[in-house]
Amino acid sequence: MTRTVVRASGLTKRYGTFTALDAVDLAIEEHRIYGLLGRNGAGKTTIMQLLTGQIFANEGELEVFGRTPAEHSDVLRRMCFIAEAQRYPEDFTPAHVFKAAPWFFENWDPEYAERLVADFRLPVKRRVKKLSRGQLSAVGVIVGLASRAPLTFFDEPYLGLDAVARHIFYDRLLEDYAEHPRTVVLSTHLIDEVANLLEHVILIDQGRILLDRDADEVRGSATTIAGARGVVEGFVADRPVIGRESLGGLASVTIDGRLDQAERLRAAELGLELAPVSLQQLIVHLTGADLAGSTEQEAAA
Ligand SMILES: Nc1ncnc2c1ncn2[C@@H]1O[C@H](COP(=O)(O)OP(=O)(O)OP(=O)(O)O)[C@@H](O)[C@H]1O
Repeated sequence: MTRTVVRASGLTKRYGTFTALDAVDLAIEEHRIYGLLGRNGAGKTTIMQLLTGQIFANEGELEVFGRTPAEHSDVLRRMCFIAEAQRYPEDFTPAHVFKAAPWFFENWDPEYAERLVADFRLPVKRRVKKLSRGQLSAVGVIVGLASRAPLTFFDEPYLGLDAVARHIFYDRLLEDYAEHPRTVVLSTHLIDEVANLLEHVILIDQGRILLDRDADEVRGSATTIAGARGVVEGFVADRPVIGRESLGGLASVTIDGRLDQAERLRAAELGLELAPVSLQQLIVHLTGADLAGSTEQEAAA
């Protein structure tokens, strides 16, 4: 039976008069990899800070491993939060960080951490303040992986990591997750890169959840139909349109949902082109309504 490790209802966080998180309901199940996605300022970091007991909600209920996180140190010990710009004491070296890690994380695996150090070519004796941005991110990523915390949060952990290092991170995460199942919540803007890693997608926009769905269901859940404007518009009439772009007599319209075989055949007969929508495209469509609108206006101008 799957256990729910996080349960939130009506979770609201305000900063003065600004509502950063607006009555969010959330259930996170164990042993899955979640993508927490959304545009800048959507509220991703705020959710992670609430769940890890770093800040308090103004309203709503929150349980992590069945308890209120901030009031129970045993709950906090089962979580690892890797922030975008992780801070360490200035005269610490990565070696110091890894030596201290078992105090905070009971599942810490020092041999695994050493292997990761080699993978990321991290100079462990160099002071943290002398490390490059990517090397500093690597320290966080290594802590996040080798801590094997039952609930691990990575908040845009790739800052400064080059493409090779990011792929090492994705590979190691998948490998180690298969051997040591745990719950991972990953916030990222590099959606295409992580699309195949995610098992569940939570999309947040302006403090509200827009989408909370199994990643397999999300993948290919939208279709883009392109061709002569009038024909496309006729074909999509009465369908849920989530994005629309047009240029001269041509249009490309994205609808929520798949087409069955008969509909595909009919589209082909009409000379329309169909394309599945990637997770990244779907998210741009769902959270970038202004973007789609401006494309149309520009084209019309
Ligand atoms: N301490 C604070 N005081 C006032 N406003 C804040 C504070 N912390 C966050 N906010 C605001 O709350 C909103 C949500 O911020 P949050 O950091 O959760 O966004 P995010 O989705 O993580 O964004 P990004 O992708 O840019 O990191 C933003 O508009 C931000 O400006």
